[in-house]
Amino acid sequence: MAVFTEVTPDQARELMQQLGLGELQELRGIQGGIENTNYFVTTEHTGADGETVRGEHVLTLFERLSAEQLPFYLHLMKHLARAGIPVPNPAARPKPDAAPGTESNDILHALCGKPAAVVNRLRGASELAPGVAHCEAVGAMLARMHLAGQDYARHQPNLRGLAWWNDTVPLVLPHLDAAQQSLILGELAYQNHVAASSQYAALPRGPIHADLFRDNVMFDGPREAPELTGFFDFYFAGVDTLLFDVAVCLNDWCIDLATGVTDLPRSAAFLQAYAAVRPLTAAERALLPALLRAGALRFWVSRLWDFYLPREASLLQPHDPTHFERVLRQRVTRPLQAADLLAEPTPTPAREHAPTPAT
Ligand SMILES: Nc1ncnc2c1ncn2[C@@H]1O[C@H](COP(=O)(O)OP(=O)(O)OP(=O)(O)O)[C@@H](O)[C@H]1O
Ligand SMILES: N[C@@H](CCO)C(=O)O
Repeated sequence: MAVFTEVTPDQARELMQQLGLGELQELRGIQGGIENTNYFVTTEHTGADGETVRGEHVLTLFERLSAEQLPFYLHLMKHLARAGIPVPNPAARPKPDAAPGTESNDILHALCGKPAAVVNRLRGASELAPGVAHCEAVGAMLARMHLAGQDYARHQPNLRGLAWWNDTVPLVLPHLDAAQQSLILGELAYQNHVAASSQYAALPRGPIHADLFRDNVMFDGPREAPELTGFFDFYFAGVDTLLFDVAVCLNDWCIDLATGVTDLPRSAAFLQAYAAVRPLTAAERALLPALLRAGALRFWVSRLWDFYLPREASLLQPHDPTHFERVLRQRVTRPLQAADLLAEPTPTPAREHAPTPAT
């Protein structure tokens, strides 16, 4: 259930009108998701030629995030949408005195005393059993998104990064058995060590999604030739290493969910498609195994935290923490190297000599 705050049709109608999105036709609570209140909203307005135009939107009321944190996420989505990346584009409140065609920056609204946003509804559905073609599409689009994010001016760190793991592991530790405690403490120490290295400092950085799981991507079209219609749920985004996003995806899209074991064809498809758009640096190739471990630790810790220390127990349906314990064990005992998935980078070619003329 993901309607924690009830919105009445009158409240939704007024907001849609204020945003210039037309007349409310339908308001329907969305059942998925565990963080925010989400509604599908249908509107109609009259187009330039007098025709009726339907609009499909998603209204989100933020239950956890504050009005201080939200501008980073919402403006990032707008920045990426403007750059042609398929992501939900937040609707802006028109300025009364603005010239036609100009858009205001006013994309964070309020409803029922909560911060709220309205975005376009993406076509299609999530693919929870992805094949090679889905992984390829996600890899290529993730790289495009990383490139498009490079000139995004706002800054907010990944709020579920190393500092948060260091703060949160001691809180969940009493709920773990001895073997789990040893794994989580050992991994935390290892990740602190990695983060202090010069190779880590050399990793390219920028805004990342940081939670791009199977349920945060939409596809349309046939399974064998899927069209990726959007990435969504940017509310864990932050500035961090681009490789962390790659690792989070490999850990979700490219493993066998029952066992946590790497699926090599899907992993190779994902990483090759990514690297074809944005080739990995030497530091990224070297640190892929470490960041795969970091990605697993991040979600093991957050799931433990949601499970044992729920903020509001009635709202949260925590995911199974042991899944990411299994993934972490896999990443530690069977490290996946970039070279397992990518061809070695082509060395700079030696200058070719002109063929010796035949005598
Ligand atoms: N822009 C969108 N277009 C189409 N569907 C969307 C869009 N945004 C959300 N949805 C639908 O709403 C559901 C819940 O959204 P979301 O995953 O963002 O939930 P949440 O509670 O905000 O976050 P979480 O995934 O962390 O629980 C999604 O699974 C998806 O079906
Ligand atoms: N993707 C997260 C949920 C919160 O976004 C998880 O699977 O633990």
